[in-house]
Amino acid sequence: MAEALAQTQTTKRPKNQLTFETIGLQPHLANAVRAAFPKVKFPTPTQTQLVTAIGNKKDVILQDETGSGKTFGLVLASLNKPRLRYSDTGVHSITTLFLVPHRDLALQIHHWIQRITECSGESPLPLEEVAQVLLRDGQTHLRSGMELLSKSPPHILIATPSSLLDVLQEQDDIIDFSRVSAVIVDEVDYLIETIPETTTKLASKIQRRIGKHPGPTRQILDMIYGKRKKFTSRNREEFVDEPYQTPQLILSSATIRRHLKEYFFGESGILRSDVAKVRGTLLPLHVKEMLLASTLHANISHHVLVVSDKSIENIPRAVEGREEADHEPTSDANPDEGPTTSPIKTEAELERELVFSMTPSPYNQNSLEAVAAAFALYVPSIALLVIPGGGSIHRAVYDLRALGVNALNLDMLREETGRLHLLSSGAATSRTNPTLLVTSVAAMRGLDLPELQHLFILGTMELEGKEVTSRTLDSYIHMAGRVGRFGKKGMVVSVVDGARDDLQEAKIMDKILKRLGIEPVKLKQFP
Ligand SMILES: Nc1ncnc2c1ncn2[C@@H]1O[C@H](COP(=O)(O)OP(=O)(O)OP(=O)(O)O)[C@@H](O)[C@H]1O
Repeated sequence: MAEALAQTQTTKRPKNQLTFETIGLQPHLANAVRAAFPKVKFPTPTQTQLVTAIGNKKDVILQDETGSGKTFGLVLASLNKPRLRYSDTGVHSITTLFLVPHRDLALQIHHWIQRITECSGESPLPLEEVAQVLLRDGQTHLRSGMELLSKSPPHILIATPSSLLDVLQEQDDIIDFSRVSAVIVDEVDYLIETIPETTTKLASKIQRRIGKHPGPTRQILDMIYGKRKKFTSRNREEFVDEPYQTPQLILSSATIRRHLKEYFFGESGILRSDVAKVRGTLLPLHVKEMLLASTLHANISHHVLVVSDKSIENIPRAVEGREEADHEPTSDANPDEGPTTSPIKTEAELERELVFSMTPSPYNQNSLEAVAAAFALYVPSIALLVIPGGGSIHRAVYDLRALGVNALNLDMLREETGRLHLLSSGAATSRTNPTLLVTSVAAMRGLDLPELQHLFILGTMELEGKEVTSRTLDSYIHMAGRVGRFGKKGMVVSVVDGARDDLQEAKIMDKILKRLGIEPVKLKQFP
């Protein structure tokens, strides 16, 4: 797929290469995409299949490796849909509802649409008519968000499931779902809780939890598609074939497991068997774990540092090999420079820092020191650190800055800590004072940082007890998938606590890599 992406970026049109126009994008949209994203010249094979399948109005399951252009393809296919309006009033209705797991991915998609809109001819539509974002944001989404949505329903509404649920609970008819053309659920395996293949005890515990408290995405899909399962196979055919009666459902992720498909086809009755399956060149839809490793790019090297009070060492199983990412030492780097001054701090931030200065950190300081050391040795400009679920990102940033690392909380709302790094291709990074962006497992899903080559993972992530479940494996795949995109080299360094027997982090990490068929490589700078 990396080659496929690389090929789509060459200026000359390769023989038999399809164009955005030939796969069905409206010419003005294809032109706007090329103008907004000069590197995007031709559709990838997955995007070719996807745009066609969405044009056929069938439900779609989209599965391809991380960084293969799935989300981008979904944006193009959504913009390509005819804008719907009510025939009686002439008022526009929402054409596509785009559900994503977190705020930063919603903002990234919105920004892509903004760039395409701005390049759409001489008098582009106002952005709010093309796309709006609904985020849980104090009361704002219930006031101004709802007002804008009612006044001017956008072509594409991007929302996190919980923000949409809030709004629907406030006004249940704010969106007429019988008029919506498509519902996209991006990172669907993250948004829909399912029961992983695990011990019966754990499975029934999860089953009970889901039964009692279905997550927001399940609730929304039930609201929109609940009717589908009430119909017999005969009348259901008729029902879903009525145009826009129930929206076309599009599910996307790099990792879609069997139990998720069982939920959609069996338990919920939402999907029909004639769903279009769009998949990358590499993957069959029923993947086994070892095959899942093929969703990880070959140009990524994986490393594990085991930390104790006395040492930072490579995991014993590590083999001699190549450390993949580019990390040539920077001639102008100044190791003594330390963190740059943060952007001007708000009162709340200052107060938080005061609290931190007076309270013990929940983080293992040896692990953070190991991250700081590997960061200083290997990272020329920018890296991402993922903190296990539930940990405070602010506190990790505070601790790392105290260790002299230029750490910042990844935040798409703020130019200097998110937007520039996420959306630029190198312009924002400094080689004199490298930046470590810090985020959580939940907030990194689907994010695209074009220049990122170095990823750190602190600990062993969301674990259900001490078991390595399919969810844990998928988490690792998605995290590692932030690097090695576009055929670039990538390096993933997991830092685990080797001192606490109760945690057994090194063993768990070893299990994860074994089940994914990954051989950890020694970091040469460590014993
Ligand atoms: N046809 C194309 N040609 C060149 N670059 C592309 C093309 N399509 C998408 N890209 C670029 O590829 C990058 C990854 O895209 P995107 O985030 O959509 O991938 P993804 O498959 O959704 O990844 P993930 O599984 O991690 O969410 C983006 O920076 C996007 O601009």
